[in-house]
Amino acid sequence: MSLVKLYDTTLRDGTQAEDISFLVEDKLRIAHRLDELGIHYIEGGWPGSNPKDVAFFKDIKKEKLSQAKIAAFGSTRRAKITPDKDHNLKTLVQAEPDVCTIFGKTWDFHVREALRISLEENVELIFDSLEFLKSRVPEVFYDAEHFFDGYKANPEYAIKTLKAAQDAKADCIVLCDTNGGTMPFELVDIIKEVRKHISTPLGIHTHNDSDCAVANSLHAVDQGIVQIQGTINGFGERCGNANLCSIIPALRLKMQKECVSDEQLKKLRALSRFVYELANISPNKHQPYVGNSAFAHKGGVHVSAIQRHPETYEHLRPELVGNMTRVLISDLSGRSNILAKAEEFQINMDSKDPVTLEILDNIKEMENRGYQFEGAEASFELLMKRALGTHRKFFSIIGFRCIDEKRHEDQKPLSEATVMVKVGGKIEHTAAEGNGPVNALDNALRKALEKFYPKLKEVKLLDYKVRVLPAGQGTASSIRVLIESGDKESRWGTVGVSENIVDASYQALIDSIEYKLHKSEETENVKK
Ligand SMILES: CC(=O)SCCNC(=O)CCNC(=O)[C@H](O)C(C)(C)COP(=O)(O)OP(=O)(O)OC[C@H]1O[C@@H](n2cnc3c(N)ncnc32)[C@H](O)[C@@H]1OP(=O)(O)O
Ligand SMILES: CC(=O)C(=O)O
Repeated sequence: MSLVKLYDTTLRDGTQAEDISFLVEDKLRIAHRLDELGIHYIEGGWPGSNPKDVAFFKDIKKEKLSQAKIAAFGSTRRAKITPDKDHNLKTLVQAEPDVCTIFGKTWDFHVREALRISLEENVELIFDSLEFLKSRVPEVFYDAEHFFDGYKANPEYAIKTLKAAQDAKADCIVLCDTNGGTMPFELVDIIKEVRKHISTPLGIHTHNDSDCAVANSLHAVDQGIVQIQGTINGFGERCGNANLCSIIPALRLKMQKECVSDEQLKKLRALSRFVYELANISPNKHQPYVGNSAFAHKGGVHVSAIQRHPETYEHLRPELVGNMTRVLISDLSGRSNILAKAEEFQINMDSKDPVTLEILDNIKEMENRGYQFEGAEASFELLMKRALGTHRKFFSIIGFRCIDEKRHEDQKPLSEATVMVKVGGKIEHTAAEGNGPVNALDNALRKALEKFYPKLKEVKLLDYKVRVLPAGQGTASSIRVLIESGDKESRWGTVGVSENIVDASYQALIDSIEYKLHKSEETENVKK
């Protein structure tokens, strides 16, 4: 197995993405997780850019990493000054990183239009910036910005800039598809040409503007490139960078390249989610390899086949990247989906049992009315329990009322709910306020029930989604409400559908409460 070095730039190029910003503390935590995954180089930021990045390089020195090297990023020196007078180069050295990576211009158009200097001067500043760093930092990489566009416009000049980096003894020359417009077939031909002139080890840094960043990176490896730059979840400027969450498993499992160990690869999904969490962005459920849907099977034909052999509809075993197979329930389900779900919920069910068909018919009819169980597995589990007669009724609702009132144009509306519940022989009548009718109803229901079931205090409403279903007309349309709830141990989704938004919310809230009570009872029974 040949070795490909992984260079992560989530903490630098990743933060150039719209909506993404990390605190120094976040960056340190992410650096530790990247190190645990086996990333070889972690680009921590641009110390010449802002105080936060300066602080990162100061603080990371106090941390103990097991193997990753820390890289600081910057540009070649400004024109008309010597490297030792250049603020950016000086701050790079002062950051005392293991590696410095600087970018320079390859494309004659950029030299003329962005730097506004002569082509010759650009070659000089590439050479002497790298030469300056080489004698002061253990390792120096050169990011040849816009390399592929530059090569297409003026191949001779583009190669000349790389030769300047080679002459200055850069340890790796990284070919960048900065604007992300290069096609895989162009990239392969260009790398073959570069190899005729450059003997320094090559790296690749691609952007995803044509949706080819991962493909381009993998083709580059096929052409003998030894370093891949990318980010976790593909975060990065504009459409993002090459996604390391796709590149790493492809290198390891499909191209037999040495990069991370099998054990480290199993941490991939957890790392992807950790970075989403710190970036405060909802994970992309359809993300290859690590997304919730990456190994989620919906069509009955697929579910039936994967139960016979998972490889029928899975390109690799999800456990290898820390993910898992999921079976979804919908109107595209067959008996296999229901049986797979029953097994997941540890419910005994027989494929020949008429109740299986009854549940299937019930789901299809409910989905036709607007229910959706893919994101509401707790409601589905309760539905199965009801059909099988194992559902326990912990309480009944005698009635509820919600009042929404706005007393003056300038005042916030007031919401209040009253509920009457019956638990055992006892009737409880409570009222509560909320910042809207659903919140008031949730508060009133809990207030009434927590007295009998204190475990409900642990439940938090984590997400609330409303969808107007297309079949209706205007405000008379049906509404689907999906609620995500959670406690210390888990999260669960429930659903309600009605023409009335409060009623739809009420159904989803009741399922959420019932689900929690069932789970608590099951846990208690196991302990006994
Ligand atoms: C391809 C990439 O992703 S490169 C990384 C891009 N990332 C960032 O820009 C984020 C961090 N950047 C910053 O904090 C700021 O832009 C700084 C501190 C680097 C520079 O700020 P300022 O001095 O105010 O310059 P400003 O941002 O307006 O313009 C960029 C300057 O860099 C110069 N520059 C651009 N590329 C290079 C290069 N390879 N070598 C030398 N100078 C360069 C430009 O010519 C321009 O300088 P000028 O206005 O004197 O001609
Ligand atoms: C260096 C870099 O980030 C780029 O060329 O995209």
